[in-house]
Amino acid sequence: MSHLIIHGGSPLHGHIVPSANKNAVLPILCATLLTREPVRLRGVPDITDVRKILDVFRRLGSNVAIDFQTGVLSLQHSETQFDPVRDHLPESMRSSILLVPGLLARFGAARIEGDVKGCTLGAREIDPHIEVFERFGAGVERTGQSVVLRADRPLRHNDHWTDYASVTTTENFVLCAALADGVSTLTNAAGEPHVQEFCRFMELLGAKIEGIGTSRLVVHGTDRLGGCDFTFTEDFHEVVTFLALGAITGGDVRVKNSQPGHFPLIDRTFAKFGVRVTHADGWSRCAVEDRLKVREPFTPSILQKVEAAPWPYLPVDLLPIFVALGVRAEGSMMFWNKVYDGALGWTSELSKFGAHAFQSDPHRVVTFGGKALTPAEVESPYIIRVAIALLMVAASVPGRSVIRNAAPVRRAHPQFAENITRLGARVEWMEAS
Ligand SMILES: CC(=O)N[C@H]1[C@@H](OP(=O)(O)OP(=O)(O)OC[C@H]2O[C@@H](n3ccc(=O)[nH]c3=O)[C@H](O)[C@@H]2O)O[C@H](CO)[C@@H](O)[C@@H]1O
Ligand SMILES: C=C(OP(=O)(O)O)C(=O)O
Repeated sequence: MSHLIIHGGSPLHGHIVPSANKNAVLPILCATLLTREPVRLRGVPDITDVRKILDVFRRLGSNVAIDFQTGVLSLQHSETQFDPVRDHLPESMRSSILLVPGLLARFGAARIEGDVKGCTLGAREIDPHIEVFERFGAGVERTGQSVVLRADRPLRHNDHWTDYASVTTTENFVLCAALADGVSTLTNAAGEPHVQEFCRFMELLGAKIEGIGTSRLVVHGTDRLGGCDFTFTEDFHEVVTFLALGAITGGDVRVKNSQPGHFPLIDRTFAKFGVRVTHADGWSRCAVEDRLKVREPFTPSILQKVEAAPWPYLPVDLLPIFVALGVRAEGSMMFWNKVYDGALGWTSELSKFGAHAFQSDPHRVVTFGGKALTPAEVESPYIIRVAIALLMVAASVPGRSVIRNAAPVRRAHPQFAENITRLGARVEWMEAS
């Protein structure tokens, strides 16, 4: 078990260059299986999920050369072999399911393990994925804890309208459609920044995609995809995390951000807590106006709220970061997770700091912020951004706090403790049995 120990109370100052977004890097790594040509990726983060996928590629015989110091990865899948009985895909990460289209296209078979759920956020069904694979002509068979998929001929183009805008289902649809035998359309497609980045990569490989970032994608299937050289952009989750760490500790952190066009709603969300975010010359910065304080709504007698849902709403993975601001900001704030039914149980841990958060139902929690807090030892669930949110609260409280089971941070944020140490935090990892 890995715990984070933090001596809070120091304002964080300085500037920082975020890493790439895990949720863009992983689908892109999985997409490389679709081509036999060399691919070079730049800005690849040293995170555990990336290492797990690269280990699978090595086991399958792919050519993998990674230098995590420079972030340059050279990959080639020309000698790759896959056996659905022998070869297992990595568990405890959602992105495993994105290896299926490449395996189907290259080897006519794929296999999904029982646990492709990733963070414990509530129900994370695979039904929409299975439906996509079947619509492209794959046969699906459940065997014990695994699902084996087979496709004896090239995938069949189709038009599909999903129940809801799912990130990885959209990516799986594009992966299947790229090598299918005609034009495929997806309605109710997801358009998160990482989905857009993934689609741009697919275009570089030679896929033809219309409607990137919108709710309707049209993909023109092609016979073969080529190689490319691709550089990742900054992770908006990290941009928000570092800005929020600056704000909650009363410091001043500047974060490189070349995509401020994705931020208007994020900026307005910060403003609800009295935090002003500005963007200039490729950098973002936040300043607390007077003090952290919930902005009262114009309409009398209603709660101020933060709603998270599929893009272009505020992304659900950012909600815990704002909950942390909520317990520090004077006033009451309602947080509404419209996606997951099990993502808010952790908020009861906040009471260990002396904070007051009330979960009114599986999707909503209200913070009554601005109370005097004390350091605490808290337990993180297996949810990356919750470990970070607990750390944020701890960073704002003078004294020694412990975030137990913080290892999920390593799934998405390389060098996290080192990065915030450079900003002035006193933080370290502690390994325990
Ligand atoms: C590897 C990766 O990219 N993971 C991200 C991806 O997971 P993932 O692609 O698994 O998330 P989905 O978009 O499929 O949504 C997850 C679950 O939420 C529920 N649901 C979702 C949307 C909706 O309108 N209605 C609904 O009920 C479903 O139970 C679904 O299974 O997107 C999630 C939602 O942004 C993020 O939390 C994850 O970090
Ligand atoms: C929930 C997340 O990841 P995963 O879908 O891989 O669990 C996340 O990145 O916050």
